[in-house]
Amino acid sequence: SSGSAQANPEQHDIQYLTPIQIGTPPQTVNVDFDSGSSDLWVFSSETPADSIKGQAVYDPKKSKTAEEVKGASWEITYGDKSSSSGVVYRDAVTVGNITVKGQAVEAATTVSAQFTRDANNDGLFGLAFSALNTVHPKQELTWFDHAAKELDHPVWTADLKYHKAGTYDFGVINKSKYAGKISYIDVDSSNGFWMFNMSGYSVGNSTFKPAQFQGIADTGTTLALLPAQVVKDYYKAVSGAKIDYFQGGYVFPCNAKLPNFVLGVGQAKVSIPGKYVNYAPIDVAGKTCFGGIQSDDDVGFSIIGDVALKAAFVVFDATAGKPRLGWASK
Ligand SMILES: CC[C@H](C)[C@H](NC(=O)[C@H](C)NC(=O)[C@@H](CCSC)NC[C@@H](N)Cc1ccccc1)C(=O)O
Repeated sequence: SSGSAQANPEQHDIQYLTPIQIGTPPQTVNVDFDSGSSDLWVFSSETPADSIKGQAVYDPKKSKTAEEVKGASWEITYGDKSSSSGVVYRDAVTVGNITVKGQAVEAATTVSAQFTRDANNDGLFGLAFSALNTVHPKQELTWFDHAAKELDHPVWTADLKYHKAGTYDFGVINKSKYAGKISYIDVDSSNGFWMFNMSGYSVGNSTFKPAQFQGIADTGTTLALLPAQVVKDYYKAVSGAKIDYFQGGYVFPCNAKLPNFVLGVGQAKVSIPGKYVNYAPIDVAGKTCFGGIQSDDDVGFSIIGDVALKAAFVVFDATAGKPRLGWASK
């Protein structure tokens, strides 16, 4: 089997939300497909009312196929210090036309303020490796790991787009969505992420600079967080760019000419158009803008988020024992 689902951008492409169906009869929620975590959690009928500001909730009591996973709980913290926790149900979860029965659906009983404020985001849909799943005492598998057994190929692809809807496909590599060849690079999944090595970068028309650094492909992170030196090189080419410590990163005049940025990934070159690096205005006047490329602030590795991913067609290939990432232009 194979299937496809929409990736709908929120304002400034801060995140992409995908409608999925949970339960019988189906309850539709819009969730953030996140290759940087491995929990499928949703706002629920068990989330305190004062923590809900417009989100759609999953109510297991209204699902004939929901079963509580007795004694199970979860709690998760993210790099931006946001967090959530709760209890666990098993239920049918459909993405595109692919249904997994008995998927662990993590119902939130607490969500941090960042999630409450994010009215359109009804939860997260983890697509990193199941080793990162936080359910205890018995860890659960991601939806993809359940679905992979039925998929024609154990792969999913991300075709995110600049300020418009893209798609996530499962079990199929759709040739109409990319141009040229897909270039694959090995993934080190030992810490649960889609982690890979970069080979260098170039800014604008400058010559390619070899540089070895690791990063994770994270569809749930908005920006491209790269080594401080690389970022410094980029903004040296942007007149008026400076670090705004209050905003927590590089800002520049919104009318600045932004050079393209090329990331070397194995044999591939991911070319990020300069306009993708103009993330959003920080002021209502729209004079000063916040950069879409920022420092990875000694996280210990880079986080290749949506600003970079939307410039490519990306294959998340979970072939047993040999996970890989495929990169193609589009
Ligand atoms: C501080 C917590 C660290 C980062 C670590 N947590 C993680 O690595 C979790 C699984 N992943 C994440 O925090 C990040 C990857 C960080 S690499 C250090 N990806 C998921 C994130 N973008 C999801 C999200 C989406 C929308 C709003 C907020 C958050 C841990 O639990 O130890």
